[in-house]
Amino acid sequence: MSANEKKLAGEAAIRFVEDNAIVGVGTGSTVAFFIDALADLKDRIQGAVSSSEQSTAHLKRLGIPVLDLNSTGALSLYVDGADECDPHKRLIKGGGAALTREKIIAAASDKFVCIIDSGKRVNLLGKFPLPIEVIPMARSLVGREIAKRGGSPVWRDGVVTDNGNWIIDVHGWQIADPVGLEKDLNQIPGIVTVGLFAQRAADVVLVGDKQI
Ligand SMILES: O=C(CO)[C@H](O)[C@H](O)COP(=O)(O)O
Repeated sequence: MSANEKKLAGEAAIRFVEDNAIVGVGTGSTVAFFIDALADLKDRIQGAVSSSEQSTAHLKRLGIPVLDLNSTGALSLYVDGADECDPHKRLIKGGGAALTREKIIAAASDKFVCIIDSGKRVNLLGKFPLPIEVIPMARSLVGREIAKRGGSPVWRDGVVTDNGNWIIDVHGWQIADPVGLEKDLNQIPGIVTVGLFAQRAADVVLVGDKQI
């Protein structure tokens, strides 16, 4: 059921792709369905900006040109999955450790279309542990700062991001004020990216093929 909804969502997002576009592409199993569907349109688009080595490999394998965000300018569309989505289209992302490049591309895009299955919908963010990308030497400092704020930090041991950094997953937060928490955590030295997409939430959410 969930895999089918992911496929439906990935394919439904194709309707937002305009001719000649450069499409921002996220990371994950739902996005993989989008990339497969995007390949059918590859002659109608200029290419994609990718949020991870994983998506880059997939895009290239299907013959979709991968472009550098520094040379494309702003993008009209970004399509990505999420780990949780609240009724205000605010998200937790980073389950696939690609949150930093995902947040950069989301910020560079006019429209963020988020593709999820129904299991990702929540009223309050935080049941899914919040991923935070950190500079390796700051892991303990960041962990202590998180503990002061009532969270339980767990190092995702063995995972190195595409940027050479580490991931801390924060358990035990019920995130009533996602914008405030995102701003607060962004002030802690050593944090590269917080997996809360609240200041820049999604514009459109597709749950399977249904837009909410
Ligand atoms: O944020 C992400 C990667 O960093 C993904 O979008 C998120 O983990 C959802 O993945 P999936 O579509 O495989 O459920």
